[in-house]
Amino acid sequence: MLQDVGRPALLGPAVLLVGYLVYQFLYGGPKLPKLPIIGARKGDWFPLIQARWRNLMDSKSGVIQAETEFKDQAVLFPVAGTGDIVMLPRAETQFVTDQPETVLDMHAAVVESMQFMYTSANPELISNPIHHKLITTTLTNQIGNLVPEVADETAYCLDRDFGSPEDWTDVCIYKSMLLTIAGVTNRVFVGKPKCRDMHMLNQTLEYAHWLPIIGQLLRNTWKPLRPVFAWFLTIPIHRITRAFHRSLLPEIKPRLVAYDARREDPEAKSQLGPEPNDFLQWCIQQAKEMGDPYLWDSRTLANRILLVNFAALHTSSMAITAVILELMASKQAYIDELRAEIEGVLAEYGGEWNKRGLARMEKLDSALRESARLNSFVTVGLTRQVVPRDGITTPVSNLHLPQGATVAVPSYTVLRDAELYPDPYEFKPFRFSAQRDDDSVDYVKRANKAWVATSKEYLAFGHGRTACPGRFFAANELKLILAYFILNYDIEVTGPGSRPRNKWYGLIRIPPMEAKIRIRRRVKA
Ligand code: HEM
Repeated sequence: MLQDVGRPALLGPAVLLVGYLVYQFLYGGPKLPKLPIIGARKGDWFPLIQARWRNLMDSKSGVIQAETEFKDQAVLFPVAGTGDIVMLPRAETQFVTDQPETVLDMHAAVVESMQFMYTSANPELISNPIHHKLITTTLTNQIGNLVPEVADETAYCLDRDFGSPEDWTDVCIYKSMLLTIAGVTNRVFVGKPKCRDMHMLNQTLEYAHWLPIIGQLLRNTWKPLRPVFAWFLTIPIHRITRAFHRSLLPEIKPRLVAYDARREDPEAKSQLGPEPNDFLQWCIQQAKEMGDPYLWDSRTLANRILLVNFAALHTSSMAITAVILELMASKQAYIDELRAEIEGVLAEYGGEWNKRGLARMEKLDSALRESARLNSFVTVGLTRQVVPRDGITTPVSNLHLPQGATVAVPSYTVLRDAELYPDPYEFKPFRFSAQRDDDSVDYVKRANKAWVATSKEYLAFGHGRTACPGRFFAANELKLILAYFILNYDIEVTGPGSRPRNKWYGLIRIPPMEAKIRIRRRVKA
């Protein structure tokens, strides 16, 4: 018997098990306080491990249980592949929002969730995401100037994908919207004609598809083994990153030459014409102004464009798909009312799309906000990592959380709270525009009903200083796309109850990607 212990078949697993136990004891993540475990059942052996898998398979029940059984209490919400999240009660949402990044760090939680330390070809861009600054400043400031180009690309993409079917035709709405969003967004990111290079657009979509999957696989891998597994798991990501660089290089190279020529020789300015006004050009300018050659290396520039695409594509495609599915399953009268608003405002501006006109389309804005209320991918919000060495103590539940712990707050259940949103399960597209029209209410309160306005009761874009920096751009872009779609196409309305259900993947909720709707080209009077 004893001599058997030395046999490699037994010794190997035994060494691994001891190694695992020692590692878990020494570095096995932050020691979390004792809290009710969502997904655990009475009498469970290893309740945490069982709860992790139960919650992965059915996180919707967990999200609801956390707020029904344990209302106003902090709970532990373990999900395999996502981690053991301390879900704070609603009463602490404002506390989480108010903490600076040096106390509760959102970016660190995103890096951990996507395993960017392995999945990104340029980890420097992840630790110092200077492109975020360009989103909050230049992109947001340029929204008005970019409207004509976004409108032009919207018409191009939708007409290309849907054509002019005279009879009712089935379309897979998510697939079509992904391509449209990729095209329109890249008109702003890399300009024309590159934004019409389908090969390049598919690379951005592939990247956005694989990154979360590989991040999830790595998170499910035992930490000490991750560098080894990452080596082959990230092969598809690195392949796409290299291919994307090759696609964009013919655009980047001449821009770099022209940029220097313009600065070195004022004469060249008039010969070269105006500089492009897009994200790639802003990245080049920012890199040159910072004087760091690494930042204007073509690989770095291409990777920055890939990273903003990752942030923009799926989020926006899911939002536009969701609202179209909601309209399909509602009433024709809603679509007619939206059409009347769009046509009325457009007529006032001589048929020209512009930022002021879009801002006046409050019913359109309201429909998008209402759809995001019902369909947001954010089911638990404000996910952040505790930064201080000594941890933090929360003000209401008086909980001490160690460094490295992940916290979040409820969102799915808040967005369905009847006290905040009467008839919470009903899609009422004009819920928010009606509130904005109410003159008896203070102006600021009314403005807070615009889609981009975040609050502790509306976390679809996050909230506070780290709320989604791309939301102003996204809202304008999606309003334009939805307006063009409603003006030019009829949707076959199938009525309440006919909307195909969203799906949960862990804590992320997404619209049914295979859902089809029936459309036809509208015959205008
Ligand atoms: C409807 C579309 C979109 C939705 C629903 C959305 C939602 C979100 C949410 C919920 C967050 C996390 C905020 C928090 O926890 O406080 C976020 C972060 C972010 N979003 Fe968006 N977003 C959208 C579009 C965009 C677009 C178009 C861009 C880029 C142009 C963008 C760029 C970002 C960036 C850079 C972050 C921060 C990520 C980090 O720090 O690592 N988003 N977004």
